Amino acid sequence: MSLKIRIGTRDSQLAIWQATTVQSQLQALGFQTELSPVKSQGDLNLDEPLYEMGITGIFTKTLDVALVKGDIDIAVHSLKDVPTQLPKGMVQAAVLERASQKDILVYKSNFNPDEAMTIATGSLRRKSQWLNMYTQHNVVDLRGNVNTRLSKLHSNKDWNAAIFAKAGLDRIGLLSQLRGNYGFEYSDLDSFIPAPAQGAMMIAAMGNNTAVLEAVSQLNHAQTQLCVDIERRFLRELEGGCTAPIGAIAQVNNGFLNFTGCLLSIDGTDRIDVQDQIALKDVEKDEGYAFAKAQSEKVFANGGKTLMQSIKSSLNP
Ligand SMILES: NCc1[nH]cc(CCC(=O)O)c1CC(=O)O
Repeated sequence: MSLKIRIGTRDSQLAIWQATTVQSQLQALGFQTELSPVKSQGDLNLDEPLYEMGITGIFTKTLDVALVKGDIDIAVHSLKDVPTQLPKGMVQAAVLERASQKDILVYKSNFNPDEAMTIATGSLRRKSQWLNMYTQHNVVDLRGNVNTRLSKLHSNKDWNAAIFAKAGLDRIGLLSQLRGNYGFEYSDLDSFIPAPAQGAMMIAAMGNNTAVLEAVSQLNHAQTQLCVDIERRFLRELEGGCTAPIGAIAQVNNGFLNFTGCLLSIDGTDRIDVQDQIALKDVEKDEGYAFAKAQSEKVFANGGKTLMQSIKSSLNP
């Protein structure tokens, strides 16, 4: 009997693009597949409460529940949205080759960084890095899927710019339409440190589903996996389950892995940066865990312990 892999997807344009991309890659390898749209949880009827199953991610919750219940075989996620602790029994079955890891500034024609501007973003990491550079600017909250955020920026007269992941806009074909459809401009934020695993997609599956794991592992991109595992390990060591403005990027070049990480206060006034390099042959032995941990320890030693404590108490007073 041939294997048919049921791929769960949420209904945003980005989620559908990501699931369809994985579907065609699996089909190219000869596997039968089926896309299975998963709606909001509604009537769950679970034996265990969500938190006891370790299901915590806002973006990933719906698909994780479907996976645990066996309604789907795999879930495709933007890895940066996946909590560093996966739910019970679930594994990272594959990481696809990374697209751009960059953040971009999408701005209107009246944008002038030397004046008091209003920048929209829902991300603590983006807010703090922006305020660190432009102390006189005002950062306002902006949420929703990529399409929603673009149209909110378009319609809100008081907002001058917003920050997006380049990969997200590119995947759904909006990057090339920013000028034409909205009259926006954009530029790469090269000095920004991206979210851990930004630009990488991952496939989640249940650890006991061996046939599916074996099939999906063929899509794994080893070098991306090494880099994002290091970034996420750094994140996990630092945040300890709480959200904080943390950036990390690992990149391979000429036999070396270069790492940059940061932790900021929410208002952007305090900032701790770490940077390091290690030979690939030395980092691959333990999948980069010791290296990632060493980076987080440097942050802690440079004032990160105190900073994390004040971030925690300001977010949960
Ligand atoms: N949190 C939302 C989210 N999750 C993944 C992406 C885009 C793809 C990626 O960054 O991997 C985005 C949009 C954004 O941050 O602007």
